[in-house]
Amino acid sequence: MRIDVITIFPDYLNPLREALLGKAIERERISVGVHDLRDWTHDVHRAVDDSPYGGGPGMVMKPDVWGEALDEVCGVQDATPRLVVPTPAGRPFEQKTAVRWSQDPWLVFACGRYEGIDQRVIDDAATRMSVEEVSIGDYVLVGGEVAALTMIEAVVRLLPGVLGNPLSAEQDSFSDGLLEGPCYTRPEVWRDRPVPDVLRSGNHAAIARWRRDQALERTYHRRPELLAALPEGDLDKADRKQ
Ligand SMILES: OB(O)c1ccc2cc[nH]c2c1
Repeated sequence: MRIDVITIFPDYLNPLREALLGKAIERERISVGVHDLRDWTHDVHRAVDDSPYGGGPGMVMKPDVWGEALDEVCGVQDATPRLVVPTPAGRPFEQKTAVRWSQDPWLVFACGRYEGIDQRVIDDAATRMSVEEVSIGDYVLVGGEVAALTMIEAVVRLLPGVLGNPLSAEQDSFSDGLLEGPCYTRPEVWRDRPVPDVLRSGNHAAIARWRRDQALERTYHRRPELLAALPEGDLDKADRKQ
């Protein structure tokens, strides 16, 4: 997978070179390009924003600068990326989004700042490629970079050979529509708190049942809407006793 990020703060994307993501680059599971939007400015001030039409607070990112940047970054012959535009006004980014995007050969992230990017940039790009305006949650950051890092990590960890144990991704929270239950490791007792007996029983069926029950209970208490959204038949009789 190829990933490009366009931003006015390239150093914000340095975490892409660290840890799991850095290893994915070293192992050539992904290739990453980070581009400074100001490289496509032509004025002495390298301006990327201007006042909003219609008035209002803040500034809007200029379409001419973004247009040239996207033309160059996305304009590779015989290939078309999915353009991702982080925005609080976007569709929710979910695990299923990460799964879907993990099948893509090329993602480009357009990281806005200020009040956002002139809408005409998105509308113009959508005539040439798939464009998704996406939110990582119902809160507002200062720019799209942290959202892009979040989404990139959620996608890249799903790629073959990135996680040490592929089962980790398959048993994630949300992978079966439920939140993951609690996890434990040594010591067996810590500050007078023992590990649940079932987890030390060696009875794999009982352990699987316990884990499923814990996931159902946690989901019921923390995210009941996820239970309601489960496909018909996903809950078996044993689940319904919860
Ligand atoms: O909260 B967010 O995901 C987000 C994304 C992009 C921009 C651009 C300016 N503020 C932003 C916030």
